[in-house]
Amino acid sequence: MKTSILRTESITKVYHTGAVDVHALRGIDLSLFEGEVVVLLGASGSGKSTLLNILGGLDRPSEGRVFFRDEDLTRLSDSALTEFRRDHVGFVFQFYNLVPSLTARENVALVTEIAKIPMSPEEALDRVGLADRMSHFPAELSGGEQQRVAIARAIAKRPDILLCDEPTGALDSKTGTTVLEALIEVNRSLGTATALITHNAAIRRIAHRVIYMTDGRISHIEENAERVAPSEVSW
Ligand SMILES: Nc1ncnc2c1ncn2[C@@H]1O[C@H](COP(=O)(O)OP(=O)(O)OP(=O)(O)O)[C@@H](O)[C@H]1O
Repeated sequence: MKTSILRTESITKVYHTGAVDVHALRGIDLSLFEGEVVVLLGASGSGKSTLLNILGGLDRPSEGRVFFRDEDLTRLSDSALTEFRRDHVGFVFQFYNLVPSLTARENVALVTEIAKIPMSPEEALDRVGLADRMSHFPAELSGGEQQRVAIARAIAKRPDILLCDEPTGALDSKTGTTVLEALIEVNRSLGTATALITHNAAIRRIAHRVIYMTDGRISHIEENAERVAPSEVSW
């Protein structure tokens, strides 16, 4: 029996901006299971980022509940939600958000200094294949390498959950593959449950499950009987 690490119950999200309300999520029931990789696919505006942000405690639903194991995140104070995020969630975004004046090692150390049970920056960078780039500044790294530094930073605190919003969105296919390989290797070796948003349908084949979103709802969920390695995916 699979164990949920995150679970949503009937969550909705309405943004009140200007004259119209935007119904970004219209009732989402979803589990993310321990150790799995899910890919979220859907048209622009279907609610993928909104869902990911709520799962990671960056935002709150308008209605419904979100559970991390048995803990109801929607009942937490803002500071407790921040603590949840800090202790349990790693984020990777399309743009790497590295500090340009710090080396790869120092960018990762920013996180390891405040984490409870971090791995060393060296170990985190080694896990994403950057053992020989630790002293490089972001400007001295390729896009794919910079994204892998961002992944090292996200995993260095040993999060239970890794949430990735279009991590390969700014990268060509070959470079994107190295980033996906790093994510899959982290999932395999550390068991980090991973959710990944992409616009590239081909990437869905690396996942255990694929969540299809349409207009704020999950339209269907697919299980991959056979997963493929990132090197077999191109776009
Ligand atoms: N902060 C916000 N304020 C108002 N509306 C928002 C906000 N964030 C998102 N929306 C709206 O909510 C809907 C869902 O947005 P969301 O970013 O979750 O979609 P998405 O599937 O991730 O899209 P994309 O693939 O383009 O990133 C969209 O209509 C969007 O315009």
